[in-house]
Amino acid sequence: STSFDYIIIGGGTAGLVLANRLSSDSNISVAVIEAGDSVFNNPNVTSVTVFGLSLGSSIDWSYISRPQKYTGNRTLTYNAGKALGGTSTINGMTYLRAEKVQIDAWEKLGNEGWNWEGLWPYYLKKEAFQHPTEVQTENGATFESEAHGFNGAVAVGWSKYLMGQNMSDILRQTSEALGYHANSDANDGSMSGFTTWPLTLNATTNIREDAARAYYYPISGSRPNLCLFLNTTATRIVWEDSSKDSIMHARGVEVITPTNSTETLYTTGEVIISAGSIRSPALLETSGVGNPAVLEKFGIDPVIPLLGVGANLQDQPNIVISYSSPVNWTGYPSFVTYLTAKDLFGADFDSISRSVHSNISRYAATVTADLGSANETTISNQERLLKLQADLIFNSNSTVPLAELLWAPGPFSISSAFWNLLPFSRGSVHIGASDPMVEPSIDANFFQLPIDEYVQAAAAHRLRQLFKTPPLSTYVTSELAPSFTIVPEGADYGDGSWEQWIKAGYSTNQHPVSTCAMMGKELGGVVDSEGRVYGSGNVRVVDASVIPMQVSGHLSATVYALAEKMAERILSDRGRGVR
Ligand SMILES: Cc1cc2nc3c(=O)[nH]c(=O)nc-3n(C[C@H](O)[C@H](O)[C@H](O)COP(=O)(O)OP(=O)(O)OC[C@H]3O[C@@H](n4cnc5c(N)ncnc54)[C@H](O)[C@@H]3O)c2cc1C
Repeated sequence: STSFDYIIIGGGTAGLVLANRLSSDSNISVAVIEAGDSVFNNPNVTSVTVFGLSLGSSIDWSYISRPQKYTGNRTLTYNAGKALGGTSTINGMTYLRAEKVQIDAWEKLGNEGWNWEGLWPYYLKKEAFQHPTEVQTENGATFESEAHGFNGAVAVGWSKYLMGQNMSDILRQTSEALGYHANSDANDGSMSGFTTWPLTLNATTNIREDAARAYYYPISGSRPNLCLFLNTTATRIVWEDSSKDSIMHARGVEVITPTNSTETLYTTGEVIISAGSIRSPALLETSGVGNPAVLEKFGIDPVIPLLGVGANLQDQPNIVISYSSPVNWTGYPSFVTYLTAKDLFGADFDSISRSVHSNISRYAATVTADLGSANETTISNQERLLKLQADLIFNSNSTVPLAELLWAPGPFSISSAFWNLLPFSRGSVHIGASDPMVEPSIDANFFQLPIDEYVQAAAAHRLRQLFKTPPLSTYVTSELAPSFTIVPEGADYGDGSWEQWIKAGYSTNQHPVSTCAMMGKELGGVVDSEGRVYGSGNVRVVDASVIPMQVSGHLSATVYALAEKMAERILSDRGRGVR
């Protein structure tokens, strides 16, 4: 059959959750369209020894961004999984959710029921937590049972190779010496401090847990109502000819098959786009949903004018500080120190906070101007969004982590990758051509606003303090990057040499969100709180692109939970006959 109740575009992290849950009812037919192949036996995917084996390979879309105008027109590589399982097949497996108030903020953007309490059952539902072994506990693995689910689909645990050599104690004691407390479980909605995080892996088989292993392979072959189209690329939604009530309905999805022919899969129910933060907005645009100013540039007739499509991109800049060490550190490090704005700015917190709040209108004006097309957003909408973010981070009781220091000891060196978790800069993802096979144009506008530089520099400054503090200081010899020649010893966050070094060397942290934001349409939202595209009757988006504001965790845990919650919603709509 080429007609289905649900067509899911993208068999990735979110898409496979939906595929599994929707097809659990044998009366519901589900098609999954995935551009990539199965990678069940790909050793670069299954291996849990080191991060990054698949990056740049054939299962990575490896997009190149637009030149970043605030950082010398550098272009950046955006990795994204092109495989059954999507980006969960290539990611770093870090399993860290979000700070409670960040999810609560989603509700303030017009999403009833989207708060920490509402998402919590789904964080637990999807998880199959595995207790650490004695050795892993000795090496620093800690957790709180109440924060975990034990019967879900996604295996979560610690690596068999979790770094020992007392590294967890060294980093914990050093963090504590500077006032950053030990956090026994950062997955309970309270993330700040030092912790040893678990990974999405099967600790028994020692294999990466990706979305396909968790949600697809266990049911493949046993559900004739679930049809998977691999190596098949969706190019556009096919719409019903006319609409009585100005609400557009999808009739199907046009695809390019593995033999390069163009065909259409039809639906009697819904189309769900789960193509990720970079491809989902592009798919809407090639289907005529988006800002008319963008669509018309490429000769696409607007079917649903929707100004927010692709317009609210938020991502994080990542760079590494490195020290030489006399020790050959071995194993998989999974240690992190999360710092709040107060941790970062110390005595300057009050003045920075005042400055951010008094500059919100200026930030909004810059963001709006950079988004280019006058109609894409309005200054007052941006002000409201940026103010909400500022209130979360820069209030004197805030526990929201603003910077992540991810420790990476290795052979004769100790490094830390670090990033501003919540930049105020905003960018976009739009189509770069009318041809859906041409890669989208990604522009995160990194360091659009000076506050983002200060946060990144303050994290660097705090890291240097940590490297100077015992016991960590006794295990390092000299600074390799950036080095005191490039950034003088003692330079504080306002020192221009930090800015120069950071802007010349940062990369994306690969956490793009919000390009099809779930929020009020008047704020620039693309989908409502049920994932439905505004102006459409039967098209939803469910993936990282709907996350309306960046979170301090890594994304996959939240994407899985979000997809679980949406799946339940979709099934309940079906039960009530809602189309
Ligand atoms: C290098 C890297 C490291 C990361 N590390 C971590 C980490 O350690 N921990 C963590 O929690 N998160 C991490 N993340 C982020 C996290 O993995 C992603 O945010 C999350 O997996 C995204 O899920 P998604 O469902 O939105 O998209 P995806 O999982 O990317 O799924 C989208 C799917 O759609 C398919 N697709 C796209 N376009 C089409 C089309 N037109 N037709 C058909 N199919 C299409 C893609 O091939 C893909 O399979 C990392 C991300 C990257 C890139």
